[in-house]
Amino acid sequence: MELTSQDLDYLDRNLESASHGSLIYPEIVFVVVGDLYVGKTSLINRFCKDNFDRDYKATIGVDFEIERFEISGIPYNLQIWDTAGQEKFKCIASAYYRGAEVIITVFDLADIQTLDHTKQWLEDALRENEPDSSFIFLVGTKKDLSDAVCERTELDAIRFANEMQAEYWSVSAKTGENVKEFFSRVAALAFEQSMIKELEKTDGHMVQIGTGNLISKLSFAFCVYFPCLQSEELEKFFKC
Ligand SMILES: Nc1nc2c(ncn2[C@@H]2O[C@H](COP(=O)(O)OP(=O)(O)OP(=O)(O)O)[C@@H](O)[C@H]2O)c(=O)[nH]1
Repeated sequence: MELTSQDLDYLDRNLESASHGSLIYPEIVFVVVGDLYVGKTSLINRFCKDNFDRDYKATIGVDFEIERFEISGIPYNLQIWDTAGQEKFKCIASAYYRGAEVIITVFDLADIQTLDHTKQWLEDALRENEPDSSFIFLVGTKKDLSDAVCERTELDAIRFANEMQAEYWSVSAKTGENVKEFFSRVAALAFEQSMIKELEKTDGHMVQIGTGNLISKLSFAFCVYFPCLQSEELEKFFKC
């Protein structure tokens, strides 16, 4: 397959902006929803700042964090929207649900009522997005408080996650247990998805770009980080 002039333009533009350090990083948008006090802000703070605050400060409306990550030299931004759980902020927060590639629905393992409310939170977030356009996660927080009640709640949570077609995780922002692992999993899935979308947009031409360095790095990243990627998708990369 020959390089088209469009491919070359695309490459020139990217390389030029990269060499000037002005590359606009692709972004993956996460939205975190759930009742007040379940630990949404604490979860994000543990991941982004590696800290934990015992004192509760309610989120006012929405907050956001940008976390940059790189896979084999390809920079990405995770844009994490932390929404308020308080009812009075719901209409402000819901304005930020649109375009979420990842919806993280959070509940407190020590408070079963917060699990009951997750379906409503998810429904509200999904209403603002195209069907099947977002990855859904159900996250039980405060795992460090684990006792018999939490364990029963967890069994219900696994059932809920199946019904919601969500992936279930339990974490502790206090101890950090599972927090990095959780966000790495979310980022990997979302990154993989965005790469597939890019490929569809460029009709696979990206694989032909330049000397092939980009794609060899990319395919390496895919193999190392995304073992869940289907072989047909990997084949698209190697077709040339
Ligand atoms: N023991 C324990 N406490 C936690 C954990 N995560 C959060 N908390 C505490 O739970 C309280 C509420 O946490 P936040 O992160 O502010 O809750 P939120 O869901 O962001 O609340 P809103 O902003 O009102 O929606 C705080 O006092 C935290 O210290 C955890 O993993 N373990």
